Amino acid sequence: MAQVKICGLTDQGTVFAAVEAGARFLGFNFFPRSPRFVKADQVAAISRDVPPGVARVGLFVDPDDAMLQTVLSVAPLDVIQLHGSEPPERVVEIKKTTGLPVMKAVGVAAAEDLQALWDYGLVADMLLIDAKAPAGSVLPGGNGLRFDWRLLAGVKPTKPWMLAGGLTPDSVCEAVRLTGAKMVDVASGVESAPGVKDADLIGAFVKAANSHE
Ligand SMILES: O=C(O)c1ccccc1NCC(=O)[C@H](O)[C@H](O)COP(=O)(O)O
Repeated sequence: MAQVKICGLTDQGTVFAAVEAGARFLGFNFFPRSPRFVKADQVAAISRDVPPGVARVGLFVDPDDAMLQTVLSVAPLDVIQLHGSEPPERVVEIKKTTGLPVMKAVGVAAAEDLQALWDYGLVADMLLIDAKAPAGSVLPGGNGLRFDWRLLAGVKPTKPWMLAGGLTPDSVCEAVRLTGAKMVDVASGVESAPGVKDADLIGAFVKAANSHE
């Protein structure tokens, strides 16, 4: 059984669908070039009735302090997800200035990318192990690409971690089995079109993630 984060929610209906299905993390994307971008005031409106125990995660790509303050003054967030090229020192700064736990995304394509898990494990509260975006991609995440899960064999990050990258209702059970992930994250795998979440796919994803012992 793995806890689920549904990333890139933009409307009340799919926020409810995710909560109803049993998702434990709701991701709101503040990267303006994403098809999943959502404004802070919209997040405030759609996440108002989120029950206790469900964490609201704000996704940022190399945010400056002004952007973080602007969003946080409007949207109630519980966790900051950093999905850019923020170095460890910036992770420390953002934890301090926001007072919120930080989840740092680490892109993996090859074994050498795993070193970053130890570097960020020293400073971040959580890690998101995602497929590395191909060079030149507009989006550093949310591309529906998976990496070779066998790279994680025997790897035990020092902080709680989520698996992400190309997960779908059909593949998540196998991903959990192979990697031992206790948490999983999905964006495009529960969409009917880029940026358009599908309540049935969300339900199927959470059910599949929970079906592994
Ligand atoms: O989803 C986006 O549009 C996005 C844009 C910029 C940075 C990160 C982004 N997504 C990050 C996530 O947390 C995704 O859930 C993760 O990369 C997995 O995405 P997918 O392969 O589509 O499930």
